[in-house]
Amino acid sequence: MKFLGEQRPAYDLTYSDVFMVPSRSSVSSRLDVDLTTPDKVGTTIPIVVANMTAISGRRMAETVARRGGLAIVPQDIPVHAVHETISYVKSRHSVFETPVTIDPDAPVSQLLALIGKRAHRRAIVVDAEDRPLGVVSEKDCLEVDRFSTVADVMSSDLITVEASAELGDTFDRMTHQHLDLAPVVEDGRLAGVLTRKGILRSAIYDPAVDASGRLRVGVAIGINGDVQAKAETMLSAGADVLVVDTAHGHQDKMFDALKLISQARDAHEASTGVRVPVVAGNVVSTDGTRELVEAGADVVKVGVGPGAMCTTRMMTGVGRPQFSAVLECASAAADLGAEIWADGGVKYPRDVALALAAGAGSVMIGSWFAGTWESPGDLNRDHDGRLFKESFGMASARAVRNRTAGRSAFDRARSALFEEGISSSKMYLDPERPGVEDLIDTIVAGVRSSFTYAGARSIAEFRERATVGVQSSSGYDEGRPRETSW
Ligand SMILES: NC(=O)C1=CN([C@@H]2O[C@H](COP(=O)(O)OP(=O)(O)OC[C@H]3O[C@@H](n4cnc5c(N)ncnc54)[C@H](OP(=O)(O)O)[C@@H]3O)[C@@H](O)[C@H]2O)C=CC1
Ligand SMILES: Nc1nc2c(ncn2[C@@H]2O[C@H](COP(=O)(O)O)[C@@H](O)[C@H]2O)c(=O)[nH]1
Ligand SMILES: [K+]
Repeated sequence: MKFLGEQRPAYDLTYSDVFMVPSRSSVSSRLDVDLTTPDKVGTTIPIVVANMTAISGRRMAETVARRGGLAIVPQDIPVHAVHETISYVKSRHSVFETPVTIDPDAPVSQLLALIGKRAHRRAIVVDAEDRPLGVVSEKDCLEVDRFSTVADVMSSDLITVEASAELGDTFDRMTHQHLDLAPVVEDGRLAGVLTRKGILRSAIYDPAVDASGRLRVGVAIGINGDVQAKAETMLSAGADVLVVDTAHGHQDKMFDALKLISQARDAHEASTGVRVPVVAGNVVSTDGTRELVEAGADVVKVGVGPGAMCTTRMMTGVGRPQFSAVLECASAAADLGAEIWADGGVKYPRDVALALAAGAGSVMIGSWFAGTWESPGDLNRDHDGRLFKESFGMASARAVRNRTAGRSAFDRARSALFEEGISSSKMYLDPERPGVEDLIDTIVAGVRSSFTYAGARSIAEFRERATVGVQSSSGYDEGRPRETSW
């Protein structure tokens, strides 16, 4: 990346402070852009879901991996639950979506509680042998009493698709029959669902899969407790990436933890032949990056204070505008043959593109994905009927209370004094893009387009070719669309 007119300012910049200038391009289509990441984590788009309890669970992990990204299971989840999450994600189909299933005798109220779990917003009614009997949507439940059974309201003239059917043919057949969704069957039993949108996405994205073709998922490990045992357990459970995550990644305790976790990674590689990348952070300096790489990190996680749930900068004055932090740390990592992830503060597709221009291998997103069907929280409605989910920071008093649940009341109260995050925020579902895949579509469309403006076909070329200028706040404002007249 170069600065326009070689003018690199003496002060630090964040994503909103900069813009990219187009350059002559030989890339004739946005579809010619390959977003496979250079960080060797096995993703085909540079998007990682942050290890936050309100955001990254098994539905999020499966959905994002199916489109080529990766979710990191938070460190606060009990080990047995992490095991279950990994097994669940690995058991999911890489093309068919997981259906919501329901018994024909179940009350409609039960269905209504389940239907928001999946973006396709339908449940498949199945018998005891998992054979589909009907499909039911929220609309079918309007104006019936909540104790009516699913069998009373379902539509039973069912059109199913064989698991072996070719996707293009299925798409045409569904279009012809005006179907948005079809249950997929194998030997008569439900094997998943296909939607027309999902088929299109399967043509555009390549799932992030391991050597056995199963969807990938990462796991976060803190720096406290028996980190070696935790790393070994997660590796044998099938974690594809280990994230060693703490607020201040440039501290002795991190180096002690990283040493043990890197040893566990190396032993796993020696016995299985598979290197599970270790990601460590967070830092925002050249020294922090270099020392983490030298201590064994394959990828360094960069960002202190840009997160939407984060109060660190206001509490402590510590942090660094994220664009400059990414630029400097990426260059330090590259000198040692390593990669970085840009973590936090991403609100628009442009921010993802700018992080990649500055040298990030992938971009970690938390809060933007909190307001989606796939985040783990319950769906709520505000006074105006708008749907939202509740989110909170991992260093908030709420998260600290959860994380320290096993300790004495005094210890817990003392730890909670050091909160550096918001305990409750409302993250609204965008009515135009309520699912995480809708947001991924938007991000990937924006980023592919950025690449063609720079004349780049890959992340490596984009890093090389991007030209970045510094703008005033009115420069930024000029770029915003106007939804009303002025
Ligand atoms: N990217 C960011 O800007 C930030 C991210 N977070 C996220 O919050 C989550 C929880 O992280 P964390 O608070 O590190 O909790 P952890 O449970 O990982 O504990 C951090 C450990 O480091 C010690 N420590 C020393 N200095 C600090 C410091 N300045 N801030 C925090 N801990 C320190 C703590 O001891 P003691 O408690 O005794 O001081 C504790 O033992 C992580 O997911 C992290 O990514 C949190 C803050 C900033
Ligand atoms: N200082 C804090 N940082 C936090 C907290 N919870 C999460 N985080 C960081 O934010 C990113 C995600 O950023 P977002 O803008 O996409 O939401 C996450 O990966 C952490 O590094 C917190 O409580 N305090
Ligand atoms: K912030």
